[in-house]
Amino acid sequence: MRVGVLAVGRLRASSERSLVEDYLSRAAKAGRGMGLTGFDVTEIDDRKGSGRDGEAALLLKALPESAALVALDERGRTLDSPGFAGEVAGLRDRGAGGLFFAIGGADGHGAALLERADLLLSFGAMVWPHMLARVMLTEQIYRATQILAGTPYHRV
Ligand SMILES: C[S@@+](CC[C@H](N)C(=O)[O-])C[C@H]1O[C@@H](n2cnc3c(N)ncnc32)[C@H](O)[C@@H]1O
Repeated sequence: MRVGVLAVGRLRASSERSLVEDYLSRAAKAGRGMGLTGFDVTEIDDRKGSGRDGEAALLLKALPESAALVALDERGRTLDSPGFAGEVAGLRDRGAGGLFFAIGGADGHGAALLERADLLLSFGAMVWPHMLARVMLTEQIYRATQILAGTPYHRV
């Protein structure tokens, strides 16, 4: 099952980008043995500046039709890390056509994206900048691979 991140905005060379690349390459290595592939980021740049509805249309265009979609939104559901890993494994085991995570822009997600989403996932009630949300998400994806592999990375 392909795992991917769809994100509004470009992350220029920065410490955040290095962290995202590092977590995704470590997740890709771990994912090989457990039926998880991809671990890539597709960046969406709404050049027409049509706001969150325009961004939602571009995010949905990049989403494979049969893939499960998790939209990151502070108003969503909170999960602990083993619970998150369980969701990933459950989708893989049910043969989902991919698992994609969508990170919105400055105004959050448009209605069409929220309606298509299978899950709204929150990292707490506080709002984080999109680049930190990207770092936190990719760390949790990497952590999920470690929980599923039974390594000591996730200690609790
Ligand atoms: C700067 S935030 C935009 C917040 C926007 N005001 C809203 O109402 O959604 C950019 C993106 O980062 C992600 N994000 C920020 N804080 C988050 C949180 N606590 N939980 C989950 N995702 C978050 C979301 O995908 C959000 O669309």
